[in-house]
Amino acid sequence: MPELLRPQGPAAISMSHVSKIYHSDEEGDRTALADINLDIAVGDIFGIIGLSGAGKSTLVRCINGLETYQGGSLRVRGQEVSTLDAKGLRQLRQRTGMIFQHFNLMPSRTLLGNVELPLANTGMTRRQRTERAQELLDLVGLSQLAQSYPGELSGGQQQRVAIARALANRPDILLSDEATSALDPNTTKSILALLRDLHDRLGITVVLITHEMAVVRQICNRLAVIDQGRIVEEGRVFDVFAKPQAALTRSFVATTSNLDKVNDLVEQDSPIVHLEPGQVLLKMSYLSKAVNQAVVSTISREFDVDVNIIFGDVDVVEGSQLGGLVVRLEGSADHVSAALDYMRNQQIGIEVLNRG
Ligand SMILES: Nc1ncnc2c1ncn2[C@@H]1O[C@H](COP(=O)(O)OP(=O)(O)OP(=O)(O)O)[C@@H](O)[C@H]1O
Repeated sequence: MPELLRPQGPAAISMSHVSKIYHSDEEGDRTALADINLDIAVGDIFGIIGLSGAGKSTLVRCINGLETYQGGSLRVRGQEVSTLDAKGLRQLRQRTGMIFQHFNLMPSRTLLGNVELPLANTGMTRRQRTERAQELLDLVGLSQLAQSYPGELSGGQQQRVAIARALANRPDILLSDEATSALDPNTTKSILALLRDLHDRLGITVVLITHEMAVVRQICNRLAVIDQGRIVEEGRVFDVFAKPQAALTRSFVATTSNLDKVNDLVEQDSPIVHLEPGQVLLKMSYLSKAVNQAVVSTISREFDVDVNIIFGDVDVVEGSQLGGLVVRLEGSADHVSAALDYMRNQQIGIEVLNRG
């Protein structure tokens, strides 16, 4: 969603100074969340990324009231979660769907039976429940398999059933806890595309917990990076990818790009990166959404500098190009220097890796 269109009204989820400490007689206290401040707006697809043990699952479990928190304020749709009674918690969970890494389907029930489960005790007749479940299976592209059992399905199909089940009570928030971590890359892509489509069609806010930056890049508009229970970076996906600040964020961003491979090639003295006198090995990356797209042809034409592309990794994120190129520049010293100045002015990040 374009930043200007982000709703200014109450956040879907708002956290201020939230902390969570697990007490254990054997292992002592363990701080899982420390001073978390985060606003997730209505309509966001918000990625929360961190390494194993960072506190991601604890965070989502606090959001839907499965865990208590000790300090700060955590509001979902404006309501403080810690003050909800049993009925309030039930309503919170009905309006907050959740999907998991291992799908958590009931093996003894058909797909229809699984999707019908959350509709029990909602005042719907049996027929209404069946119709609704059929409609949901249709929504995730599995209406033909209503009478099959989870064990007969692939992982991606099982996750689709889990998504249908999570949407049964028409939630306006969907929490996804590592929902694609057990899936292969192609299935991951199709599940993320489904989540994006459901977000667009139903207007739901999605909170996506993951340890994979490529997942964030594919569908999120904002993200927060969590490290040892603390948020170390937060912002729009494009901005964080273009200019990651924290060391952990930089290492996550590096996992999504092949550009850093060039450092290994330089170290190994590979012929691919050998330079003749006067040549420059350069990493160029997009730092802004407003980059002049003809930058390569402009520098060769205007500055009489040859540009030889060694690696390329450009993707479209939030409608703008993101990523960069590793190139070998060749020209007179003055021309190369003028071309570098030109690129800096065009909001291209430049890093001279080596000079011949
Ligand atoms: N029930 C619990 N009792 C005690 N400590 C816990 C409990 N649940 C989590 N922790 C601890 O809290 C910290 C955060 O765990 P959490 O599961 O939230 O992290 P995570 O980022 O989701 O990791 P993973 O991706 O491995 O699930 C860890 O140090 C973990 O050992």
